[in-house]
Amino acid sequence: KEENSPKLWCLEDFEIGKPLGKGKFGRVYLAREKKSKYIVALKVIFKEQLEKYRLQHQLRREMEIQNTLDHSNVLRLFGWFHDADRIFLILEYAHRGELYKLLKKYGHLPEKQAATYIASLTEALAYCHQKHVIHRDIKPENLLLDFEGRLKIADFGWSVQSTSKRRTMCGTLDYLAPEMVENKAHDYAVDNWTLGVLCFEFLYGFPPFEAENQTDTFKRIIKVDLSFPPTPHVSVEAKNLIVRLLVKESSKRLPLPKILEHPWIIKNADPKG
Ligand SMILES: COc1ccc(C(=O)Nc2ccccc2)cc1NC(=O)CCSCc1cnc2[nH]ccc2c1
Repeated sequence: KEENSPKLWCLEDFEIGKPLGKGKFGRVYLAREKKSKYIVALKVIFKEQLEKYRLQHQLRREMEIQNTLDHSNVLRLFGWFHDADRIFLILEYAHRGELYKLLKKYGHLPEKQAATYIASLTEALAYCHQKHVIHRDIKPENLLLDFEGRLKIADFGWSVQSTSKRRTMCGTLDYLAPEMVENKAHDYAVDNWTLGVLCFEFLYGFPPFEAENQTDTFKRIIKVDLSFPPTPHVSVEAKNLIVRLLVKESSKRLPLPKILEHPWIIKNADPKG
């Protein structure tokens, strides 16, 4: 075979391990490629599920997007293959699992840790934006940690090639920017808003517009009803960064490069990511 042709994988190339989680379209398993002994995550997607939700094109477009992304803070898609009724995605395995679980366990993160994750996220998003990819669905569940504790943006289930497409509302509104919950045209700046939400949640342990139900969350987001609980462990600089990201007017949100120059990031983020 020619050297640079992507290898055609098949299920027999892998030993399947424990389930890592289940998504809407199937499950994710720990797996090991037999020859190289390389550990991966194998995501199984049932074709009939895909057809039922008419997401074949979305998945295909996503595979194209994923193929062009190569950044240390973006979870890699190494390849994919299919059999009669399933599609298999060969994904990078993040050994330390979901950032979400770490947050639940510790309640909130120390400023240095939070700043390091925000800096990594900002770099990953700047990279995706220059590739014309808006993630739009960054929330702690979609953030994973590799064996060195480095952050990986993991789920691209809803990424689009920068067309402001309606997205079916699923799960929590907490991370959505006003223009998205108002269903207006949105652009890259939605990810800047989400960074502000995540920074708040890393430092306080809950998202800024949390409410009893979706309607109240919706109202709080639209109003940008932001208030900081009185606590000694969050610096003024951190609050300053959050306030400059959670801005209703999307063009006035702190741009990604400016986030990396913010005093709180400069002072607290670990450059090794
Ligand atoms: C680049 O990533 C992805 C790319 C594409 C898709 C996807 O499903 N696309 C889709 C599906 C159907 C219709 C349309 C689009 C999903 C992901 N990512 C994940 O599913 C997150 C877990 S990545 C696995 C993984 C790794 N490491 C871990 N450590 C602990 C748990 C764990 C879990």
